[in-house]
Parts: sequence; C-alpha cells; structure tokens
Amino acid sequence: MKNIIIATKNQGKVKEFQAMLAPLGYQVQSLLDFPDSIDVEETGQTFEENSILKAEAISKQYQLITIADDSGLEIDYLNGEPGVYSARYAGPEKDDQANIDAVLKKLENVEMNQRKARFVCALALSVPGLKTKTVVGTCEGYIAKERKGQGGFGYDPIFCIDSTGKTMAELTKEEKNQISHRADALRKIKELMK
Ligand SMILES: O=c1nc[nH]c2c1ncn2[C@H]1C[C@H](O)[C@@H](COP(=O)(O)OP(=O)(O)OP(=O)(O)O)O1
Ligand SMILES: [Mg+2]
Repeated sequence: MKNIIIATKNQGKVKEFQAMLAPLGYQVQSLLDFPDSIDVEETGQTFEENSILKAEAISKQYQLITIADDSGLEIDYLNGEPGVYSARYAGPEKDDQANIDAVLKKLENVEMNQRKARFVCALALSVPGLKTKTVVGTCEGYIAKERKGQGGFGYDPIFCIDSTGKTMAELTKEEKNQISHRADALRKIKELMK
C-alpha cells in the first residue's frame, strides 16, 4: 500500500483526492488525521508558491510523501480575482457562502459574455530529501448569475462548465472528478510520480 499525505484541512478536497487516488492503490491521509500539524501561512503570490509552502512544511514535519493543493477561482472581469485569496475573499472566516455572495455582488449586472472564469489547482509533491515538483491544472467556465446544485464545495454552485452549461455543483462526484482543475492537475502529477 502506498501512503500519501494530502496537506489540506479542506474536507471537500480530501474527499476528491480519496476518490481519485484510492483506485490507484494509494492510502490517502490528510491533515484532518494529523491534529498537531503546523499551520502554514499562505504568503505566496501564486497558487504554485503556496502549494510548495504547504507541501514542504508538512513533508518536513512528518518525513512522509506529501502533496499540497492550492487552488481557487480566477475571474477575467475582476482581473483574476479572487485568485490566491479565494478562500478568504469575504474575510478570514473562509465562509463559502459569503465568498459566493461577494463574487455575485461584484458581477451584478455584468453580461453573460463577460463572466468568463477558470478554476486553477496547483499541486506540489514533496518527498523528503528530494526537490519538490509542481503541476498546475485548470478548468474553464463562467460565473452563473445565481447558485445552482448541491454537490461539491466552495464556489461550485456558481461555476458553470463551458461545454454543458451546468454548474460544477450539479455534476455527480464522478463527473466532477473527470473534468475538474484538480483532476487535470492530478493527471499531470501522476506522470511525475511514475
Ligand atoms: O473544486 C473546487 N470547487 C469549488 N471551489 C474550489 C475548488 N477548489 C478550490 N476552490 C476554492 C475553495 C476555496 O475558496 C479556495 C481554495 O483555497 P485553498 O487555500 O487552496 O484551500 P483551503 O484554505 O480551503 O484548504 P487548505 O489550504 O488547507 O488546503 O478555492
Ligand atoms: Mg488555504
């Protein structure tokens, strides 16, 4: 059995990594299983920098193979906001509903053709003693005018996928894990893990 720590406390991410990595024979743990894990401040300017900070701190603390995920939403009309501030867009409480409200408010009266956006996921793979590797995955879409769907987490209820017009929250778990930014990044990092 191959053990791996996902350096996240986000339950939504944990479930997706478990669903995507278990079929490959990985035993996935997260920081929810390590209550004494150090709190890593996300001081980077990019998703990639933040993913490296989180992966290296945790792989060092436990001397285990670690993947960290730093991800978020980039909205063209807002010049890439909320970007690396996605989790804290409406304040330090990291409240998904308040974050969605903040985005919808900023895009009030903005036409459909100007609501283009993408989810971005940077993954950093840190193996004790080796140089950290990173990959970036994306998923293109646009911001809906209102919430739709019950699945997923974070901004999923207002993120429409280009091809279907459904929001990410209207997809099944299996569908999301085929097309998401996280799935895209994971496919790339699997190549590096071979
Ligand atoms: O598939 C997704 N579907 C919807 N929203 C998403 C997704 N992926 C990231 N997001 C949003 C959630 C949060 O607002 C931010 C991540 O922030 P980010 O710092 O990477 O994660 P976090 O603070 O929740 O947990 P942690 O740092 O412990 O991994 O982007
Ligand atoms: Mg975070």
